[in-house]
Amino acid sequence: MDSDDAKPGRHRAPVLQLYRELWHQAQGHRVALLGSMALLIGAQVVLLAVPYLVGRALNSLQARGNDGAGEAALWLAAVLGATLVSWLIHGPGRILERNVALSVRKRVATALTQRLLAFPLSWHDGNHSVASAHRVHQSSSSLGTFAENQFIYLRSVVRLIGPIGALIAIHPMVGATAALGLLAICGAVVGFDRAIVRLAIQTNDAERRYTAVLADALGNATSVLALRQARPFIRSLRQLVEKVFEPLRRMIVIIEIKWCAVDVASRLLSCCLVGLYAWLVLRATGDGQKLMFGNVYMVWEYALQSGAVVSAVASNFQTFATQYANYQSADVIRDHPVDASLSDPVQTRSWRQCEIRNLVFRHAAGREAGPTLDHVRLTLQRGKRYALIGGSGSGKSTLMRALAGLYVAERIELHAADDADPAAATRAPVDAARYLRGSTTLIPQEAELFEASLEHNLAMCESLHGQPDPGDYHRALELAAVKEFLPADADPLQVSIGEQASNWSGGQRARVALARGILAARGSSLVLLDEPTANLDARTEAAVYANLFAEFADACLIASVHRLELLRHFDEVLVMVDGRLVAQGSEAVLAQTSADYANLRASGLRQSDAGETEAVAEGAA
Ligand SMILES: Nc1ncnc2c1ncn2[C@@H]1O[C@H](COP(=O)(O)OP(=O)(O)OP(=O)(O)O)[C@@H](O)[C@H]1O
Repeated sequence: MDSDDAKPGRHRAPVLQLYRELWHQAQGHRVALLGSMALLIGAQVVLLAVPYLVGRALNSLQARGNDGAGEAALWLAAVLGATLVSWLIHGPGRILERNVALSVRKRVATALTQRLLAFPLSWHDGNHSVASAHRVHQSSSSLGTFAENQFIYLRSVVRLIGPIGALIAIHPMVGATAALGLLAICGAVVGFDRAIVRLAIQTNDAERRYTAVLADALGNATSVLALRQARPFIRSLRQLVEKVFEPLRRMIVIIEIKWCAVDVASRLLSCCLVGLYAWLVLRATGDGQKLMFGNVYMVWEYALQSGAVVSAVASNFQTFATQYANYQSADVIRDHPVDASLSDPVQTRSWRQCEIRNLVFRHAAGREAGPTLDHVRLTLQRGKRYALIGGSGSGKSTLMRALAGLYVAERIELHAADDADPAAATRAPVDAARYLRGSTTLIPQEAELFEASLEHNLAMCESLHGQPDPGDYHRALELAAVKEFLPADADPLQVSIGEQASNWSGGQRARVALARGILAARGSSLVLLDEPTANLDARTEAAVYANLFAEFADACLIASVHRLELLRHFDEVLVMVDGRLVAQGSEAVLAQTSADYANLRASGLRQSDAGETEAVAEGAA
């Protein structure tokens, strides 16, 4: 984790900020960065001699006529030599520069991704994933592009300073006038660019919203087509495109005005410099013969170069403006604090009994009515199986996430004793979340699979002890009843999974996700199952639970359950109503004593028909 990402002075001039970031992110490649800059500057300095060399050739011809032809030829040969030398320096400089740019881009993208994946789940709840991905891409590619375009910017700097130096050498008054003129034009450019940065930031924000909605439309193609959502989506996308165009249109006008102003001013400056030089020489000598054509050419050429530089500077500043706006787009990620203790690698914990009291959690965009988890209290024991039941929205998933340490509770008292900490201490919310992360695995409700082979999907997880052993893949597939639908005649691990596993049924997807979850849950004291079997038929669901009970016999297992017949296979039932845990006990006891349980039995749980009940009994056997 790169803690230096939180830095002061973020709102300095774009160019300074970009150089500061480049230096910061080029750590480990700074010698190469400086080396490339030195080579690129060197190449441009050599080229500065060209107008001088051509001017000397012209002066030789003017002063000595035919006799000066040999000398003039030598000066012109030097022009070719200077061009060749410049390329010999420029080439290696560019190669070095582009390699540094690649490293910078990789470093920025990696640091931002690390930060994103270290944020608690509640941050992700409030930020669209595609918008965040857009920020990472935009920020890393803008600094990468800035790094690999140094040759353009350095050329501008050399061509800005060099011609002024040359003009001062030719005539101090001409040089001073050029410097003042260029300074005034650059000042105007900076003024225009302030407005451009503001509009570029607005464009970026609007573009991100557009990309997020487009990703929603394409990522949910089934609903979009089935529910005839295409036209509403197109309507809202059109409105969002308009939001992108609004600032863009204003930016286009400002840019055109800027180019017009810069071009007219720089041409005026070039003409004035030539006129000034001629006037100064004629005034001093009063002799038209003393006005050497070569020197006039040098003034004209260096003045032209200055004019071109002003245009280049204007263009560079505009690029800096948008690059800076793009780089800044990830400030939302950089500025959000990462709780270092949460992002450190977790220390594996192994407890036998864990007691949780006064667990309070509230979603950021939470309900007005009160906390999502309201003073939850529960005692968990290794080797026991708990069924978590409750109506829709009662807080089961939220409780699971808090128990997995993915949500940091507003308040919690956690008592657990383990070998490393036998004195069962009470822990503050962040410490409790860390502790829970070190002992718990949550197998989530959504079967989030990746577009890759089955093997890749199984490998993309870690248990508390590290990467799963590929030798365990087949067993996990068997436990989750995946083997049943895999092709028997080919290597099942090489079966491909499409985007969002859309080439598989909901139940198949859930079973593959469960197999991966089994691999990740190895060695956990607490295994949380958030309805991973909801899409399975009664028989398969019961069989899968029987497998899980056997596999995690020594762990504490909590499963969110919707099928009534399954409850008797659990040691205890936890009943949630409106964010509160209102009852805990065996199914038999709760059936006698708990009105909330009776209500849920009547309305909130799935009552299987006779065939299904039989299937559950068979599956569990
Ligand atoms: N990211 C979120 N931001 C704001 N509120 C949320 C968020 N996630 C859930 N909630 C709210 O928290 C409450 C509990 O939701 P939760 O998903 O934990 O319920 P659940 O019991 O698992 O429901 P279900 O059985 O329907 O999956 C609900 O009122 C829900 O609207």
